[in-house]
Amino acid sequence: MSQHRQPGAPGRAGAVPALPDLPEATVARLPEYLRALHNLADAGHETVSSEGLSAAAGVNSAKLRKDLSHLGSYGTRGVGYDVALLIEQIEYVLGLTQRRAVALVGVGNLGHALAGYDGFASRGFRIAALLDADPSRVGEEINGLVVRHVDELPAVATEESIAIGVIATPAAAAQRVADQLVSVGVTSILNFAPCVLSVPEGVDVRKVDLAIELQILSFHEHRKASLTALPATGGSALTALPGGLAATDTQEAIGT
Ligand SMILES: NC(=O)c1ccc[n+]([C@@H]2O[C@H](COP(=O)([O-])OP(=O)(O)OC[C@H]3O[C@@H](n4cnc5c(N)ncnc54)[C@H](O)[C@@H]3O)[C@@H](O)[C@H]2O)c1
Repeated sequence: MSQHRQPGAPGRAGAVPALPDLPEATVARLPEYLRALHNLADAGHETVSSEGLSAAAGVNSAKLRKDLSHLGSYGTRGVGYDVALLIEQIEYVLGLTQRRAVALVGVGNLGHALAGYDGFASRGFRIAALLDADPSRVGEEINGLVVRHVDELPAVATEESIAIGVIATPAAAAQRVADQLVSVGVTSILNFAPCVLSVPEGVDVRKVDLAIELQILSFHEHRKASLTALPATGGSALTALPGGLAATDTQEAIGT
């Protein structure tokens, strides 16, 4: 979830021509299409129908057609989309035609796993720096990169032209790290720490929290169980919810 986005805010001044201001949900689906398209290209497909691509990406085909129409891509009747061309268009819009340098701050359990993951390079990113505050971690080499002290961030940001900062520190340190990243000119942050960051306008923060994803799945498990437990007569059973809430049926109670 993007915590902060300034519509139309420029990134690095004057670097690219104006892009369409796409709906955030469309932007979130473009990487799914891109992954599916790369798989299709690897399997030797030169064209793909909207139905084929929607199945490969796991997205409803009407939504897919609408998303791609924002890019001016409509496919050819009876042929579908040109796979290579669509990859090019999506990569352009996502700004993946240049490999962006990423600084990872916090090289503990999670940081080690991220630093050792080879999948970023093939998706357009280069982990350019690993930083930590713990002197015992400084100097350690992971995947060919030496961990540097977080105080070296200003120098690292200049040397490596850091575009994106990834925070994998404990929550208590995350705001301070975000402030440090912002102070060296980083305007995109991926935050793994379970906390909300406060950042100035023009800085984009995205948060990854697996526990939240699990809690959402837990809700669906809970809901499925509650539906199974409904009496055979259905809908009119009073379902009591904690805190004195009640609804006339479970679907209404959970707002579906
Ligand atoms: N998003 C997710 O799904 C997910 C999953 C697992 C963990 N986490 C979160 O990721 C973070 C890291 O978890 P972990 O298990 O790797 O913790 P960890 O304690 O193993 O590693 C944290 C690292 O951050 C470093 N650090 C602390 N303060 C720092 C600072 N000011 N500047 C730079 N480095 C600093 C520590 O020295 C340590 O190396 C935690 O906030 C945790 O809750 C998120």
